[in-house]
Amino acid sequence: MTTVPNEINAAAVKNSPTEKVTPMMQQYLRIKAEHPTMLVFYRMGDFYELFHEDAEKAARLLGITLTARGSQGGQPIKMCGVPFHSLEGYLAKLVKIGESCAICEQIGDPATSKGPVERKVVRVVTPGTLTDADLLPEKAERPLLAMCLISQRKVVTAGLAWLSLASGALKLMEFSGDSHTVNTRMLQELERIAPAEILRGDNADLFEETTICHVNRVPDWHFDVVSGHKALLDQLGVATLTGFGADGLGAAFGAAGALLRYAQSTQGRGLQHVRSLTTETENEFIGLDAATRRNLELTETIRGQESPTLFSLLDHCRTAMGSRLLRYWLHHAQRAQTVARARHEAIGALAASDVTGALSATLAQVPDIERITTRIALLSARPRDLASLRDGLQQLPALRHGMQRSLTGGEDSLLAQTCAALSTPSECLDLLVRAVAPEPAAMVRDGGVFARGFDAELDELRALSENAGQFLVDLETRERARTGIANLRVEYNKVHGFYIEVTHGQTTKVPDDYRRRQTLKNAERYITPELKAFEDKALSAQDRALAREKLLYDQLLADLAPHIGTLQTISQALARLDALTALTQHALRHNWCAPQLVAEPCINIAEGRHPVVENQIERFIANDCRFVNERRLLLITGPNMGGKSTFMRQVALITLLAYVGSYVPATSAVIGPIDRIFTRIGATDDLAGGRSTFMVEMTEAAAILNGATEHSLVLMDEVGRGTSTFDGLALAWAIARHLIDTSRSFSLFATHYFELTQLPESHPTAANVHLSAVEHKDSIVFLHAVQDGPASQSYGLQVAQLAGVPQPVIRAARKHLARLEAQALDATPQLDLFAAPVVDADDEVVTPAPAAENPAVQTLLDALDALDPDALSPREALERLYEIKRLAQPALA
Ligand SMILES: Nc1ncnc2c1ncn2[C@@H]1O[C@H](COP(=O)(O)OP(=O)(O)OP(=O)(O)O)[C@@H](O)[C@H]1O
Repeated sequence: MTTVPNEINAAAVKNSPTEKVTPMMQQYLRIKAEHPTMLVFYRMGDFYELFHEDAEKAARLLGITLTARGSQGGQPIKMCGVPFHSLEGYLAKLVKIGESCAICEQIGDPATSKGPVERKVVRVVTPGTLTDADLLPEKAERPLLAMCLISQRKVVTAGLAWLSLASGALKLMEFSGDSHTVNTRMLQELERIAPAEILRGDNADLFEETTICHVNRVPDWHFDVVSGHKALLDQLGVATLTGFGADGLGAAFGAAGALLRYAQSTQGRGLQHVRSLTTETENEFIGLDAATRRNLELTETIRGQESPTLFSLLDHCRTAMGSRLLRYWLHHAQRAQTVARARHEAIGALAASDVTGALSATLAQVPDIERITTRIALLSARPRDLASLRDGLQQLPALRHGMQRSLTGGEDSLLAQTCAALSTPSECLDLLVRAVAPEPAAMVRDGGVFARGFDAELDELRALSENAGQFLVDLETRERARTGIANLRVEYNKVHGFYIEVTHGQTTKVPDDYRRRQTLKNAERYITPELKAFEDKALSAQDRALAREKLLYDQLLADLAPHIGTLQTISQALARLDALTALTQHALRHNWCAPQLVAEPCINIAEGRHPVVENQIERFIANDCRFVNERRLLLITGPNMGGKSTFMRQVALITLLAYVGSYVPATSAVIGPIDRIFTRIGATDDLAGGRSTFMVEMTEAAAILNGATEHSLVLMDEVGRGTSTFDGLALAWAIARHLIDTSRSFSLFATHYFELTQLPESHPTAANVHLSAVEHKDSIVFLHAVQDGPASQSYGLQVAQLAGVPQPVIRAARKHLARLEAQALDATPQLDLFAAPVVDADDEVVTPAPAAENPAVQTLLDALDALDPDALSPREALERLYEIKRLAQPALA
């Protein structure tokens, strides 16, 4: 429902093509022209209205009614609106789907305005520049990213700059190569950084559009490298960027320039909380490509849900800051072992001192200091932000005290550094305690934000409005005593204000300083200088108190500004402590162990478990995994549902967790240097991207073969199954060989092509392992245990039966399988890889004669063909087995 604002009605002049655009519409169109790509919310009375195409779009996206009022150029003006008090909800919805909005307020006074009230865009809300608590996800960052591509003689340099406005963290990175390499890398980085909004120049051809998020085009000149460098120096208030490791960058400065310009323009002010810069280098983190992040379900399941994932499992954090840091750690495992080792030590110390319960109870009292600090810097902090900041800072001594017992690792330990950073900022806290009321109002405009005793003038103004009654009673008593008029009264009315009323009979006693105000039939009314002064104060006291609070609030935010740096340090330390406490609690609860990171190449996991699956099922079977220099590829065979994927993923997750700095689900884990983790797991179509299942599979395989090194961990699940058997087998074989001979990566290679299990014979760094299963009655029991050697059967039909494939289909499949196997035996007897090769005394493989030439084999086959296993009782089956064995004797002889 929308009201019809009068101004719009005025706009609805005549419906002719010659009509004039009303002044109000002119104002609207001018503002809209300044924000062409945004939905302009135009304030009219109690509503925000949208017009023309904005109205159509908003009505569609928000499901609100589209109306039309008046006309312009002969066309009705389309319009829709939302009530002012529900704006935030609508904004949240729009920003979530990637829309940007400009909020245009009335800033002039309607009473004194000639023509339309003056209006101005006071706030711009875009997906990547959110700082409002209502619009931001609590546990994730929503960064804004700018990309700048510079091409020189076929070499493309990509510069990225990204900023989480809500935390103030600004980062740069740069990489170059041919356009294909840069494109691939760019997608990888975007997947890691997960921006909410991307800024890019007009020169679009160099980079394929991404569907990851909303992309904004800004003019190319915003990306000027020299101005970008200068913008960074100005923003950080430094003369050189050397201290930030940003020397020698180019394109990244261009990106930073565009980024800062855009971010500032959305806030309408400088970004005083952006004070530091991190330059990320190419090889800083363990490389995880987009497919791997998805496959390992770090923070999102393959189906795009939030749980169960590694993050949802480990996130026992009590503050949103801790949760965000933990999420960041999972996506940014550092290659440097020292970083992870320091976290392992911290977890060890926290676990040993049994302090996590107390720490997490205290952390639960701490608000999102990081985001509150940002809002202080952007002058958008609300009174309750400051009250909770005050209460949160008061928890710091308890946290430091709680950590004392775990500070056993010397002054340089991570915990000691964290503890030091949690020192109470006394000046800042003192200001907050003195200034902010214990439970302030939600908005400054409501008053009641400041504590008593903070400002004498405010206290007096408040006292005036609150204590007016008492003052008047006191005055009346005093005046009665002074004048001796017993029935003198001090009163108030709306027309005449305050007065002293004296009946006519007593007027002779009135002192000189009484001024007559009004004469009534029975009485005179007077005013005194004292009462006049009180009246002036009291009547405006409330308004003035509110104005005073507003002024004091602005001043308070300004006085807090110098503490922004300290508050940022504190929030980082709180986040770290919270994330470490969460990891410790999980490790203790689930019996995880401290991994050992070593310099020699190896992955040696004893009794490893899958961190998420172990939590979901009753009895998880732990498995070992051993990679050393001489054992680099494990061929994994076994039935479907046997646990191959689970095993492979658990090895990757344990490795990653170790480098994240967490304990791991195993009894011991020794892990050498790792540069990247690759996965090629599962087959998914990318129909939207125009790629078939097989194409996706091969693209991922290509990325692995091109990128994997001897320090990489590679997971390959059933590669080649997306095409014909022989093509698939040939590809799988060649890929495995490449991994063994060329990449020399630590590889887990699960396959249903049993032909591959011969690879270890010719390639000693490969080994066979299998997941075992046993048949029990008509069914199959998975043991989920990884054992040496290849699997002996694939159990495909049994699994199909378990899955509920109808019996007739299973029977038909069984018969067909028998025929296929017989044919294979006829053509190339060696192809039956389940049949162990017949070995003679000299260890030479002897090929049995083809069935057609061997009547004994033929008899055996006929007997097998006549069998219908489903029709047999267990006893009959056993008898037939003996018979078959007897029939086989001549063939084997
Ligand atoms: N070590 C284990 N202990 C207990 N249960 C397990 C174990 N590993 C796997 N499982 C169970 O078996 C199920 C199937 O495992 P998984 O998907 O890894 O099999 P798979 O061999 O990869 O099958 P497919 O070849 O069909 O992809 C899992 O969902 C899990 O419940």
